[in-house]
Amino acid sequence: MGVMEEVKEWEVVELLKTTTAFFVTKKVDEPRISAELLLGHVLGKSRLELYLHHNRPVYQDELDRFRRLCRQRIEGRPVQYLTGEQYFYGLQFFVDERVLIPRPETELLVEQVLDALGMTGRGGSRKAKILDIGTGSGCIAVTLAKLFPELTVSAIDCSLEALEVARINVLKHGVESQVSCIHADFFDEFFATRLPETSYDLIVSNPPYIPVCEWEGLQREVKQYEPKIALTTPQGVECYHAIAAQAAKLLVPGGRLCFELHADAAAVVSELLEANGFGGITVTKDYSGLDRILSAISG
Ligand SMILES: C[S@@+](CC[C@H](N)C(=O)[O-])C[C@H]1O[C@@H](n2cnc3c(N)ncnc32)[C@H](O)[C@@H]1O
Repeated sequence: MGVMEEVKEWEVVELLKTTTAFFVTKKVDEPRISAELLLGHVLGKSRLELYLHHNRPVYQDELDRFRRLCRQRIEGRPVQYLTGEQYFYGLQFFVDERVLIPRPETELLVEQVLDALGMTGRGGSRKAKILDIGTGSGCIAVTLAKLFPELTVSAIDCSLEALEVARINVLKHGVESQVSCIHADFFDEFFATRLPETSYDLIVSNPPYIPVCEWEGLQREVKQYEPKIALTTPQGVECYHAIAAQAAKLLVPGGRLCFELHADAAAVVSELLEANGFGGITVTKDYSGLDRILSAISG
């Protein structure tokens, strides 16, 4: 009689436990959450549902798909690119390697915008025209439009690939009547002519701000997988210079400019904004106590 190879039958929780332990040995960041998100993606379940169905068997085809994803995770591919999703301000966004993965700090930028427009708390609704410079996945533009149906947002990016993802998110959240995705480069002297509006009430931007000298020190998964154009410039401040000059021409008097900042850039950016006629500058710290969000008022 031939020897039959015994195939192990996995259940959800023991597979998560074993995978987490394996990820730890492979130095995967956030090993438990990675295992949960990947298995949840394969089984079509949320993290909570995985635990509610902790002894559900994992069938061979599911196991094969899960293992393929785990191998890519071990190579450093961010879990969000493997599952194709990231939550931002409570909304689910589609992401892939064409765009930066939205970060939690950027939610503070959205809060700053809401605050600037007097929309914190319930029931805010004001007609305002917003320009989102460097929209990437569209996370800021779509969130603002979704929160406030009277806002219109011009979402611009110089990356055609990023704009394809932004458009997917605009459609996913049904805000196509409010958000226009536009291909434009803020270093271009004709930038303003590419926009659908001649003036804006508020400009928001999370531009690339990591100086190249810090590139080597970034996490491997950021350097290898996220778009370099979304992250870095030679000195880290070039985009602030260009956007401040464009914003000074595009904002209505008393309009607001809200930036996400490199933690060391608050003083330099404040100075250059003052030089471009902005006032009322405030800097807000992030969850780690670092300077992160800057708001200024046009003169
Ligand atoms: C840090 S990412 C921000 C993406 C998204 N707004 C977010 O917060 O997750 C910066 C974005 O700016 C875009 N960008 C870089 N240089 C640009 C330029 N010169 N003109 C327009 N967009 C630019 C990049 O393609 C990228 O999508």
